[in-house]
Amino acid sequence: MPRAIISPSVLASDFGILTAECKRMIKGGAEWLHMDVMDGHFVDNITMGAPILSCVSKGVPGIFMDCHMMVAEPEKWVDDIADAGGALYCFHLEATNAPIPLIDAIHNRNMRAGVAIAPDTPSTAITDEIANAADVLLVMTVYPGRGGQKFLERCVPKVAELRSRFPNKDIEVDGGVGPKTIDVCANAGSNVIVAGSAIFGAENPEQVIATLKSTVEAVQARLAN
Ligand SMILES: O=C(CO)[C@H](O)[C@H](O)COP(=O)(O)O
Ligand SMILES: [Fe+2]
Repeated sequence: MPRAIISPSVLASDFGILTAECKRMIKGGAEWLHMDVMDGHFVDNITMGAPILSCVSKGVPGIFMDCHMMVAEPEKWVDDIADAGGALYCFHLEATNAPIPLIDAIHNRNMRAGVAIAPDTPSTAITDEIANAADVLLVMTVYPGRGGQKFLERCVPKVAELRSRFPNKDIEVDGGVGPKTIDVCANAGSNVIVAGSAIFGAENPEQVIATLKSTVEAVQARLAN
């Protein structure tokens, strides 16, 4: 199984000091930073776009920006996010009729391609062809649009189904994930863990990052034996 990666969602950070918040997370053990891009169309909220991501990538050298694109026209932003320094461009399957050409366009701009599914989209919507073309599969465990929501455990079987079909793929969970909900996610086979409020809201974010990572690693070690 691919290794455990923790990706704190900056949605729960202080946007006024965003680069400092990213540096604090990297110092605390985060490998990726999860950047929630919302356009007010795909979801009824607006967060940040390429101009802000560009400042972050300049201000935080070496950062891996895991861009979760909650946008209605994901084809439209590939160049801007690539120019801004995005490392992973994760679009919603619900937002496009042509996922394979979109994955190709993302790869042509030297970014990794991710495919996200919202709670009401079955995992089987991610066909073998789509999953094999993509680098990351993202299963949302809340409805996209806001941070701080309650974890939807009914989404977890989708992680297990995807893991059984794709043993070597990065499978990311996002929404309401923290020390209380990591066990089910890890046992189902997710290895990329997004957490916003659970990390930024903690007195000791470093400890939460370590707990999330060690939980995934313990499950992986058990499965390997
Ligand atoms: O995509 C998202 C919301 O649409 C966020 O990444 C997600 O909600 C993370 O925040 P939290 O851990 O607080 O739920
Ligand atoms: Fe997200």
